[in-house]
Amino acid sequence: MNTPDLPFEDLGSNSLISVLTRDGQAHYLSAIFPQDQSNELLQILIRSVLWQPDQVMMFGKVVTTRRKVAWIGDPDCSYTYSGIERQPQAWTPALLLIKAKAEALSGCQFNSCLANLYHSGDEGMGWHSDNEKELDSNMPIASFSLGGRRKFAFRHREDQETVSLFLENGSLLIMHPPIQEYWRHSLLKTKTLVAPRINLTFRKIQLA
Ligand SMILES: O=C(O)CCC(=O)C(=O)O
Ligand SMILES: [Fe+2]
Repeated sequence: MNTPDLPFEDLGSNSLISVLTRDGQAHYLSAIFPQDQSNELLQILIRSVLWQPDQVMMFGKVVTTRRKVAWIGDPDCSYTYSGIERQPQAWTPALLLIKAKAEALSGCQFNSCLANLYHSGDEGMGWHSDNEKELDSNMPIASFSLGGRRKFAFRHREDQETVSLFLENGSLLIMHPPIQEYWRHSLLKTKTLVAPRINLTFRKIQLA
């Protein structure tokens, strides 16, 4: 089995779960902050991030999502997707606190973050890989979740094997290369009543 190095920071009582057994690895860490701190971070981010609808291509048409997004990063980290170049919002103290924790737990430095706000269970994210050309493909992506617990799944590109897990309030999922080459992932919609959720995916953009 492909077992990347353990995170650098002492995990204390926090267990690390390896999600996959081949073609890249994802490590799941529950509650990297105490629950009351995670709840507070959720409220701060809902208020302080400039949330905007996303635009995705569906059947050749540009569709505006109800899910809201924000692109955050160092000033030189512009990012193009769906044909639109986006300038990053600046880091805030709350975002820097979470980034520092994700860096300590993954042993990697990130310069940008894609944030998603899912208001309810009928908002999700379809199957995709985080393999945009700007991303440094040798670096992991660290995905931090706040708020309602949601089901997340990986599906192998070749044989469609599917592995799913719940991402809980305050958890961190670290996706290690070459996972994006072999697996797609998705945030599944649910008919169960769930609280709003924020997800932050910390990334390393390759600067020209
Ligand atoms: O909300 C999630 O957990 C997934 C987000 C995601 O896959 C992404 O932003 O690329
Ligand atoms: Fe993703």
